[in-house]
Amino acid sequence: MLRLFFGTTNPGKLRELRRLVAGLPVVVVSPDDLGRAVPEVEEDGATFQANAEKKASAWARWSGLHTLADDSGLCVDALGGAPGVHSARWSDLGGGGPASPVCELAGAAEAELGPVAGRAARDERNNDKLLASLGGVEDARRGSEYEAVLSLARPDGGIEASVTGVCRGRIGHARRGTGGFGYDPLFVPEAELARAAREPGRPARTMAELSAEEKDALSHRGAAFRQILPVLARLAGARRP
Ligand SMILES: O=c1[nH]c(=O)c2ncn([C@@H]3O[C@H](COP(=O)(O)OP(=O)(O)OP(=O)(O)O)[C@@H](O)[C@H]3O)c2[nH]1
Ligand SMILES: [Mg+2]
Repeated sequence: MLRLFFGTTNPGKLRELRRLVAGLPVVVVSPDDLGRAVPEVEEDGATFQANAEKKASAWARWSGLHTLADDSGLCVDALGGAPGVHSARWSDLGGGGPASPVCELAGAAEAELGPVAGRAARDERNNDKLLASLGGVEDARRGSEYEAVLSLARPDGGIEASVTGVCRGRIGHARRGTGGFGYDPLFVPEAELARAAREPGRPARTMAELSAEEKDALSHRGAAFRQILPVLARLAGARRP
């Protein structure tokens, strides 16, 4: 049985990764299970992989366990790939530049609201900014891509593997659905657009309208996980039960 620390401050990611490892001889250990918040890791990498490997390595050394970390985000074609690695705090950023002093205030607001409500409020601000940034842009130019990099680090902090999953889709014009998290109410996966074209009368659904299992089958996180699954199975198989 492999004890796998999943380092994240994002409950939506933790929910999805717990689902994805079910059936593997893996015990997921979360920051709450350790009774300690993960130490803040400055995500200053230019790529999702750089950030995922930095988080995995830092949190593996801190926890003393094999550690999986995820860095992910939304890349919108018409915005030149933004928000990308800035997806989590996009609405706190001034005009796309480095975090402005305003974001400190936003951070303070988040502290006042507490982590869960603070994150939900930030996600809403991110979605407002996404709709405003794409105001007047027609469907044909609302293409986008979710990207997730999962990095697995050994307890000494060395990186065992990093994998990337992507999911193409289109940004909708209004929020729909309550599932998933973050940008999901605005992200319509290409697979849904293709199905709706075959089944007139059943409109394409957003990621937030899909069941958990449907999202896992389509999502960038599910695609990345299916690539790292053999590595986890090998490590788990090599352990005593
Ligand atoms: O609707 C969404 N469905 C998804 O499936 C998804 N995956 C990523 N994202 C967005 O990208 C940010 C990641 O930023 P991120 O990788 O830095 O994570 P985070 O800061 O939330 O937690 P941590 O893992 O770093 O502790 C998140 O906050 C979200 O806004 C998603 N949005
Ligand atoms: Mg983060």
